[in-house]
Amino acid sequence: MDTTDKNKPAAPTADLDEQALFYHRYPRPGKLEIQATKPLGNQRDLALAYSPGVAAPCLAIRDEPETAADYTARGNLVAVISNGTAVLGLGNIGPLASKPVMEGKAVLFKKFAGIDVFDIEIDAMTVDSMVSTVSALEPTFGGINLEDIKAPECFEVEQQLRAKMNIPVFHDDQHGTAIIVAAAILNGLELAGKKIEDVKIVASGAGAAALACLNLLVILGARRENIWVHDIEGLVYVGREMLMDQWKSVYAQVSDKRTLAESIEGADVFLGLSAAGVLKPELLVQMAEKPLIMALANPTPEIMPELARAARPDAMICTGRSDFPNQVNNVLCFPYIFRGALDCGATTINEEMKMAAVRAIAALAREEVSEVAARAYSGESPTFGPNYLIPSPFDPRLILRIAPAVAKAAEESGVARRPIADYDTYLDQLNRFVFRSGFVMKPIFAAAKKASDKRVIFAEGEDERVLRAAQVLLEEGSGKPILIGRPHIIESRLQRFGLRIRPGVDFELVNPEDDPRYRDYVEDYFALVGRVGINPEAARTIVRTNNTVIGALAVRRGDADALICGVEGRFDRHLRDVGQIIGKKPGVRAFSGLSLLISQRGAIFFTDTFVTYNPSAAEIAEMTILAAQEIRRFGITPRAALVSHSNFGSRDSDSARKMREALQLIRAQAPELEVDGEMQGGSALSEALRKRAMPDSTLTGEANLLVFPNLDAANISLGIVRTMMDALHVGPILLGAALPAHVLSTSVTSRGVVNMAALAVVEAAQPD
Ligand SMILES: NC(=O)C1=CN([C@@H]2O[C@H](COP(=O)(O)OP(=O)(O)OC[C@H]3O[C@@H](n4cnc5c(N)ncnc54)[C@H](OP(=O)(O)O)[C@@H]3O)[C@@H](O)[C@H]2O)C=CC1
Ligand SMILES: CC(=O)C(=O)O
Ligand SMILES: [Mg+2]
Repeated sequence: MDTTDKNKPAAPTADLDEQALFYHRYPRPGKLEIQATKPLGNQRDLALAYSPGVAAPCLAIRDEPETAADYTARGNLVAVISNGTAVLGLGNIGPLASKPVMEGKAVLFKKFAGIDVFDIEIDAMTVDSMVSTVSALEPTFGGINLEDIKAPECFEVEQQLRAKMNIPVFHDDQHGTAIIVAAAILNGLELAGKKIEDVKIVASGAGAAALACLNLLVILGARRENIWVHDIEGLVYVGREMLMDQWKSVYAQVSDKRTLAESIEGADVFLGLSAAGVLKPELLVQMAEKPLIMALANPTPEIMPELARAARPDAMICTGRSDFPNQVNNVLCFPYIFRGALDCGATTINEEMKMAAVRAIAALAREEVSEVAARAYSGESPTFGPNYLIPSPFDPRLILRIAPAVAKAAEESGVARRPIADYDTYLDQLNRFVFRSGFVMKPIFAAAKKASDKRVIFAEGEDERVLRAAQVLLEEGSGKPILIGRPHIIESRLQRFGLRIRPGVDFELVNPEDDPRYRDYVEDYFALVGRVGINPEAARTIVRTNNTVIGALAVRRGDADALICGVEGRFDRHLRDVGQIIGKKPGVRAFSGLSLLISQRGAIFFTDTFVTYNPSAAEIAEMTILAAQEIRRFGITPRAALVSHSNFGSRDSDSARKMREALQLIRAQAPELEVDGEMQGGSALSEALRKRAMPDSTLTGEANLLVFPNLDAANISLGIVRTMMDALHVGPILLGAALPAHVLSTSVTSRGVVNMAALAVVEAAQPD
């Protein structure tokens, strides 16, 4: 049933609480739904999915329980379970009120690591009732993530479940938090030039999160005598009787101090996992030099960053929130720890796996920031330092580093039932999850690596996306970038974005204001355009100021092997320059643009999406054949549909006739190509629909190349499908140029630039 609210009011604009209520309520209540992964379209499907077919996997699992991972979703299914007794910092608000948080954790598991989750809120308040309820769920799940259960009960619950259950049981507030806190503290102390063995740590909170963090810090070298723990009663000290338990007492100090105000003097680290506003600014002056302030209570920290900064300008400050730098939150960890654990069939999440995660996160913060992470920081590119102790939760490299490290640690410590057979393949899979372009682009990158001496010249060498792409190309060995741009701008931007590559050392730089080849380039340019209205003086100015002209001349003269331009400026102007200087392949009538869309549903190519407004039948035939040649570079056999409003002669309009004529030309010129038309979009993608209209169609299966009758149809379809399918666009791939050259669109991402540069390298190495 569609529960979408049809009377949706306008979204509130100012107040965060109001916006959050609106977000949760519209367009339908909550944040989750369940989707079937198999078709259930006919009687046969019904017989397979349900009775009688379903008996077969049931009996297979009865005979061999391990096969549940093969026949059900269990291997990728985690339960997020809470009884609502310590929900964020909101306290004991009960299981029903905890549901939005648990749904939220489920969304994070799915989005960040592709893990399916049932959120389960249980009305079970004692240790025994929790343990018996949760342990009874073992047949359903591949792992259990306990959430927001208060201390000290959470310790008992987790301990007993770990002993009883044969799947990973992980209390996120304890261990997820401890892992990310440990990584941030290791990095913060390194920046402060301090050793963990020597530092004084003052903790506010003696609950699930705080005690687990302290336990892990002790394993990493912190000394118990240097740790001062406080809860609602004040300092945890030897002899205290109120609100004590065996887990807290481990940190009891022999002292007559009683409050945070008394014990904070000389502290190097404040670890807040308690409640809002507990740390008063005036206390900060007593802390040691370069203190690390971790105010991690959610949603409101122990001290707001601006107050802490005003009191201690030398402090490094972390919170659990996404609206400040240094978000220390277990979301950086739990999706990926479970990803690694599930993928190797781990029976538990042990200390070795947690340590592997700590090391992976800490090391990642010292690498350059990826483009996606930079976007998560509002467009800035922080480098490892006081405001960037740990990566952003949106950094796509988290899964690539943490999951394999955890799986390896599981294998080495003997708890992996299905060790990863090949880590390169595993990384490829994770990469595919992160960059959906990974799979389709794989043959291109493999071929580009074999042609790493090919030089790609980038017209917009000063652009951040190009600089990042150049670094990736060099790191992956997928080609040699040449950047056109002003040296001082490029140098300062490389530094600002924390990129390692250096001009002159790692890549060639062409300074348009001062290049020794300038005269030769002007001469060549004038020879090409002197008779199309450009006089010698204009030619001189253009060769100084138009980087696409410089890049295209470089390719023409053999100073570079391929050109990438169009990241900035108008498509048609870049194309004009490419046309005038590089020109078309002999025999080609017109340039055309091919676009690859990659979505969860697969890959599909569209042409002509960018160049010719109303191509003739001959031009359509030509672009289809050129597109098919290009598609073969991806290791894909092209299956082309000439699409139209008309289905196999059902209309007799000009454009339908044009597509029919194009089909005859293609059949004559490229008889090996699988193609048919003219047909409607539905027939192109559904063999069943097509066969109904044309039983002996020469196209089989689903078309992977859609050829459109004009630019309007192609470009509009591209935009709609791309947006509706949340698809990744690779392209436009310029077809018909005499030498490799591509004019990108201004919305391209840095990953998109990398994709197109790799393709250009392959075209340079294997001209057809
Ligand atoms: N950033 C992150 O990733 C995470 C943040 N957190 C945050 O940490 C906090 C605690 O969570 P969790 O450990 O799961 O909850 P618990 O209920 O297990 O522990 C809360 C602890 O805080 C203490 N406390 C409460 N109020 C005060 C106060 N005013 N002064 C001093 N101590 C106080 C409690 O003391 P007593 O027992 O005596 O009442 C208890 O020791 C929450 O705000 C939560 O949002 C938790 C997990 C992850
Ligand atoms: C982040 C989290 O798990 C908490 O605040 O409880
Ligand atoms: Mg929590």
